[in-house]
Amino acid sequence: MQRQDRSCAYMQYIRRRVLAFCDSSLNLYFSLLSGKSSILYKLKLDENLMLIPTIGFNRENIKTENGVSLTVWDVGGQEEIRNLWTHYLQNTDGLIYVVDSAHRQSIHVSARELHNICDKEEMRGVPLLVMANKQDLPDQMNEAELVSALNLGKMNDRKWKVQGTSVITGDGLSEAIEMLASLVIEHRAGATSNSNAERDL
Ligand SMILES: Nc1nc2c(ncn2[C@@H]2O[C@H](COP(=O)(O)OP(=O)(O)OP(=O)(O)O)[C@@H](O)[C@H]2O)c(=O)[nH]1
Ligand SMILES: [Mg+2]
Repeated sequence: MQRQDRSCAYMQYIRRRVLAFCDSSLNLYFSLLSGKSSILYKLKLDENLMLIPTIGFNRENIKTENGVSLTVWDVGGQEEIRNLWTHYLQNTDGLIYVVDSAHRQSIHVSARELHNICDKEEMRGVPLLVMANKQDLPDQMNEAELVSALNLGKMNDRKWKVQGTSVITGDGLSEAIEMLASLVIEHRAGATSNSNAERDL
């Protein structure tokens, strides 16, 4: 297959699969709402919506500027429903993990939840994009600080990237989603060439 045909095939493949959108909000009382749904609807509608905390999930199709269609699952982050996250992980092609970069006191919880998700068998090797959201707020953690705080250096079984974002200014959002789409395409390409190599042996 020609390179371009192969890339189109991967895009179609992504269309059929899902991306999970998770975060690590501690719980409602502390208002540790990282902005998952706000990001999803900013990307989908280019609007800053006033949203209530998500009970259950939102599912939307979005198209990147480079024409890749993605189905995004945005799963509520409240503590009581966080154990339902595992039900959304099957068939995930990419994980977007949204953190509230201005909430330093909860970052250790974010790190623990992120590693819990990534340690699941069905998430093995799945590319990860961390959105360091709320970059517009004062005293926010930058990308380098988050790499360290989330212990990403230890995550050597997958490709990952961190991108600063803000729903208020719109900064970083389309870059982040393009980045993830590329990671997913690369991951699928690697998986296919590995299985071809195994077949050749
Ligand atoms: N300053 C600032 N506020 C944001 C940003 N993104 C989201 N918010 C606000 O953060 C709050 C929570 O946003 P949501 O999108 O509902 O958060 P969520 O992660 O979906 O929350 P759950 O559904 O409860 O898990 C809202 O008041 C948003 O307006 C951002 O980039 N900057
Ligand atoms: Mg939500």
